[in-house]
Amino acid sequence: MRLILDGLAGVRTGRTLFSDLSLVLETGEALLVTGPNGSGKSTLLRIVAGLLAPAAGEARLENAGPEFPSLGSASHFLGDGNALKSGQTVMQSLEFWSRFQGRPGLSIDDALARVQLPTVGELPVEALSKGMRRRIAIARLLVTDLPIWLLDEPTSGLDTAAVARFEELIAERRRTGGIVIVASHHDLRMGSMKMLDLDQRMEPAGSLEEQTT
Ligand SMILES: Nc1ncnc2c1ncn2[C@@H]1O[C@H](COP(=O)(O)OP(=O)(O)OP(=O)(O)O)[C@@H](O)[C@H]1O
Repeated sequence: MRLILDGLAGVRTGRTLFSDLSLVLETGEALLVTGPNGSGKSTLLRIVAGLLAPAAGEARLENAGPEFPSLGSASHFLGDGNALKSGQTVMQSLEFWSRFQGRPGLSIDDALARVQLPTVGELPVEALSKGMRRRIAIARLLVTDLPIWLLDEPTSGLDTAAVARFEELIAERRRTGGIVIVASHHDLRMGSMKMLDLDQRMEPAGSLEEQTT
């Protein structure tokens, strides 16, 4: 499987945030996107997820097999909201996402155990703390088996132990045939990863480098 960004440009309200962005991520690879507030990290992730149209170029998936006819069909997007509906219990919310996205992954009980919240299933989502809601959003990644994770500030609100567990989940997704793109201001230990600094993208080319943490 290969995720390709090919000459991608992102424009918001007439302002070009990045342009001529090309890179390839193979199965198992990860990309960390950095840059100051407003540099276009979320915009890039939304374009890759198919939620926003690029101003130029395209994001596409190759060699993913017939089960994933498009990049969007293979992608799980974790945005800055948690996509948890008020008035629903944690269980109802995870059941909805598991059904809606198809391709069931872990059971809800197992997913809640992986984010160390095994007993909150019957609680309404608004009864959870900010960090707990983020952990439920991470559980949402687990109840559906999609190979590409697009994560916007995924560790926002997480305590140190939860960040470490999430880093392990990312590593697992990569080991089991996934590709992960993370936009973050924070250092995440993801082992070998590609780096993209959108601040430097305002200069011509050459800002993509590889690093190991
Ligand atoms: N829904 C929107 N409509 C119009 N402009 C938007 C919208 N969302 C973001 N923008 C603009 O696009 C630019 C890039 O925003 P984006 O959210 O992609 O940046 P970011 O790098 O993710 O920022 P942050 O670090 O603050 O999350 C900003 O100038 C922002 O004002």
